[in-house]
Amino acid sequence: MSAAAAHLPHPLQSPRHNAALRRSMRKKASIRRAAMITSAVPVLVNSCAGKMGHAVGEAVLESGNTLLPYSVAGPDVGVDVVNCAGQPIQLVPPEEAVSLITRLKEEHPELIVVDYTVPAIVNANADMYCSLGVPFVMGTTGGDRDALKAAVTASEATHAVVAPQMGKQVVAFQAMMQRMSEMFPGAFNDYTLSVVESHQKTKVDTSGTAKAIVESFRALGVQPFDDDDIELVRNPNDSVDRMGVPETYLDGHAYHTYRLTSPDGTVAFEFQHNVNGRAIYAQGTVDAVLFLHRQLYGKPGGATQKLYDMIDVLEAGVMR
Ligand SMILES: NC(=O)C1=CN([C@@H]2O[C@H](COP(=O)(O)OP(=O)(O)OC[C@H]3O[C@@H](n4cnc5c(N)ncnc54)[C@H](O)[C@@H]3O)[C@@H](O)[C@H]2O)C=CC1
Ligand SMILES: O=C(O)C1=N[C@H](C(=O)O)C[C@H](O)C1
Repeated sequence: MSAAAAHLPHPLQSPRHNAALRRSMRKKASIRRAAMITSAVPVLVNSCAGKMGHAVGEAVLESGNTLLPYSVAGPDVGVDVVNCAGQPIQLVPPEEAVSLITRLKEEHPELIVVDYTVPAIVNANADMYCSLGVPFVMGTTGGDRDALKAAVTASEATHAVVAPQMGKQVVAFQAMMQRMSEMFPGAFNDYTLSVVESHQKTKVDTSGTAKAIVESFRALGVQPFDDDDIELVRNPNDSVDRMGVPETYLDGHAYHTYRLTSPDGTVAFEFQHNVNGRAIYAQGTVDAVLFLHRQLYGKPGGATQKLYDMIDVLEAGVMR
């Protein structure tokens, strides 16, 4: 070795080597993270006995993730087991929910719960998930939405995606109206708003999606409009004759029309989103589950927010 070479840093200590070493370590860590987040996510769906819960259970299985063979179901369900795409799901009464979730969380530390139950218990269920420290995706509508979001934000131990609408394209429309109201507040000053929504006759509450979108119209300056002003269609004949719902989708549809009219009646805008079936919500719910799992376990330091909505999921670019 020459005298000059003797003064050069050993290759293993050179700045270039150290940078390469850091790059390689980052790559390995990223591969480890990717391996972790591409492995099947364990999902408990409450309630697989219901229409949405059942559709989500099937979508979880179809996506290659793990649908746990249990589901909390209400007192209205007359059976002990339901079948989701060939997988039997044991139904558990609400009074056993805490012990079931506690056990499943011990067995599956990366457990994510999905909730599609009924508006009457949406707050109680959210409080339960928060107190058990289990991350959840809340698709159930209704209840006290401010209290629900506050519970998640204040929770020490958990994170959640909460949204009344999981369908990608409808979420994009919702985001667009929200952006429009932020960019052009008052653009529809004094316009009159009317909203009509049609759903299957078993839906007990007003569309949570319509309520969320009406918030943007209020910010755009329309004349006073309460959530109670949203017109509900639940009669199948009206759904077909007035709203144009195909008869085959009477048991599962969500048709929304928002009409804005200028004070002098010379200008009108109409927006519609009409969904048949439940596929886009079920698929969006799986996207939300994977998003939440990635926030929690796929990033160094974990999730940066307690509470997410579907616009966060859409903005992350992870909706299929
Ligand atoms: N976020 C979204 O994209 C969507 C939200 N939804 C919402 O999902 C909710 C469920 O809708 P569907 O499935 O159509 O209703 P559904 O009536 O078919 O199902 C509700 C289920 O909740 C269960 N339940 C009742 N009390 C319970 C309790 N104490 N614990 C556990 N489960 C209980 C019932 O047994 C039933 O199986 C509604 O709030 C609806 O608005 C529906 C579609 C899309
Ligand atoms: O109950 C339903 O069916 C739906 N509920 C959600 C809502 O209330 O906004 C979403 C969609 O309208 C279907």
